[in-house]
Amino acid sequence: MSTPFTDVAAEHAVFNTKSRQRIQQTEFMTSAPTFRLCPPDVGLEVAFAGRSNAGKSSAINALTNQRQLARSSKTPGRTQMINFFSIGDKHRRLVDLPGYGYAAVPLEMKKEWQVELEEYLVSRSSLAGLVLMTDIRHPLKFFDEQMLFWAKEGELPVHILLTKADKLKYGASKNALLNTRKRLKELGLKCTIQLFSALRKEGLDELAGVMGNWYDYQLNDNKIIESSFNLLDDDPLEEELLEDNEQSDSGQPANEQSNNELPTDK
Ligand SMILES: Nc1nc2c(ncn2[C@@H]2O[C@H](COP(=O)(O)OP(=O)(O)OP(=O)(O)O)[C@@H](O)[C@H]2O)c(=O)[nH]1
Ligand SMILES: [Mg+2]
Repeated sequence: MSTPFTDVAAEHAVFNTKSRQRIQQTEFMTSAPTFRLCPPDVGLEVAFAGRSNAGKSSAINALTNQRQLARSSKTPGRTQMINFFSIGDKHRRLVDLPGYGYAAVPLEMKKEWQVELEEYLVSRSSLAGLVLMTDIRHPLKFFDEQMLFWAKEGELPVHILLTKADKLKYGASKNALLNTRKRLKELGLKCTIQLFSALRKEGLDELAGVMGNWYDYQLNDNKIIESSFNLLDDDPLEEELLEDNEQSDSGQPANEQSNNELPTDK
């Protein structure tokens, strides 16, 4: 008997679109001034991080197809609180982290925030992945790289968005993508990376697909979450993808000695 032909690219596209539709159900949940006051460490969350003005809030608005869900602003440092959003139900969350590298924030506050951020990335059990946003015109600044090493220490998968891709011509944006990949290789970091433009709404399905996989991967790892949160519906494609995930290994980077020095971002 012949094996039925499966179009993997088409399956991925369907999965990505479905993930995006689900993410469009995102609602604001709560704000917290520090990680100590954030919601209980249960369920799953994906954090959006990046320098001030990198385009985090705009990316969340574009992804969720809601104009004012996360407040975006021309003034850097706009997002000062940690903002939690729920996707469908409160056990699947999206987190908009305050931007780092904002010059007007006093040094002491910056240091405190960095300690908290490291603690969050390394210890938060419900954190399923980190979306790191970096402006395509000057990607991977010092503190971005520090974030990547903390994520590696916490064995956290990372997806990088080269934001504001509309600011560069096609060739230049492809070059930026290649150069950033090269830099990640030099640093020994395994991250996925894509071009992104909130303005042109480019890269949304790809991002939603990555996030969908993270949530589902963790669901696989954690049967209790799967059954108690009832996140799986009767979608054969989704179940098939979940089975695939079960069979593959984690693909996460190995632990490495952390750099405990507190950086000051440039
Ligand atoms: N051209 C262009 N501008 C963008 C894009 N995304 C965001 N911006 C602009 O960049 C500025 C900062 O965007 P935000 O989304 O507020 O950035 P943020 O990372 O949330 O900033 P903080 O909250 O300060 O950390 C705003 O003026 C946005 O309009 C994009 O895809 N293309
Ligand atoms: Mg913001």
